[in-house]
Amino acid sequence: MQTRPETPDDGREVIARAIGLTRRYGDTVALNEVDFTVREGELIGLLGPNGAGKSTLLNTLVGLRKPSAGRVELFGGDPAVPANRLRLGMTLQETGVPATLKVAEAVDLVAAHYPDPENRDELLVRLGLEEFAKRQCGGLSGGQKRRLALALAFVGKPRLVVLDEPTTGLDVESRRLLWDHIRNFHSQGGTVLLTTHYLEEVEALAQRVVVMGNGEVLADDTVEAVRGLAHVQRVSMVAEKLPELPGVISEERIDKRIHLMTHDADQLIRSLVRSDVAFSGLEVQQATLEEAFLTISRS
Ligand SMILES: Nc1ncnc2c1ncn2[C@@H]1O[C@H](COP(=O)(O)OP(=O)(O)OP(=O)(O)O)[C@@H](O)[C@H]1O
Repeated sequence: MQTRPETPDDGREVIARAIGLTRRYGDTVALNEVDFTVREGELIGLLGPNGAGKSTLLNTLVGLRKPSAGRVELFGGDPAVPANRLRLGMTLQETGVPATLKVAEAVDLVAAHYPDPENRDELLVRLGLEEFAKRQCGGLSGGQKRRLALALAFVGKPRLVVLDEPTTGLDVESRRLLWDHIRNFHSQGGTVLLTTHYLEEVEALAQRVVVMGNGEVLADDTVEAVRGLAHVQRVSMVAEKLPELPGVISEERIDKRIHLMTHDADQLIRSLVRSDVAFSGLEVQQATLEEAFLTISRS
């Protein structure tokens, strides 16, 4: 697999960087010697199955977690120092805004920490929250809470926004609204690092995609190249034993069925037929994105 672990040094400022970053939780190695650089103006999508290490990478880059080994830099300094986080906006997977605070108050509270915040009312309009300005945060729906989380990430006019699954659980309309907001921020020079489980989201937004698995960077490439990697098919059949077949990424037996993962089911089936092996009940399915990345991370 092609990996290009570092963005070429094209003179753009390094906004965030992980160097040989390892993070353990007890016996679990969540990140294993990860090298990763974010340069000014990039819009990067982090993809990978559950537990791949995406959130841990984000949380360590922004100073919420400490490295077990290696180091991280944010705006050239230590992210644990609050001054280095002033130009950062972020949403976590869970946003803990006090339930009794009104939406406008929550935005004002966060805005007060920044020297030149966004205009609150304009921001609420852009995120479709204007009609909820006076509503208590605890009374927002799940989707409205995600939009508020985005408003809080952008209110300080950050140079870098770090978004952990910003649109999970949102309906199509809300998702598109958020995409527009992120694109707009990026077109004005903002830098974005986001995690997602949706290839569609990465296709809609990102230029560069970093695929993680088992705490490592598996691929770091263009959206186009990663779309090719994610095109994995499952070919399954009932058979006693199969010969070596070309293009098999992984093989698994569940009861009587053998499941083969491949990037090219047609070629695999032609080879299977030519091999003269006895099989029955042939099925071909497109793997989900999660299955595709799990397969790649295991292979
Ligand atoms: N606070 C913690 N304590 C113990 N283990 C943790 C903790 N946080 C994460 N882990 C473990 O570290 C590994 C990486 O988790 P992480 O949340 O970074 O993955 P992820 O790619 O963001 O997953 P998801 O897509 O499910 O959010 C997992 O094995 C997870 O169980």
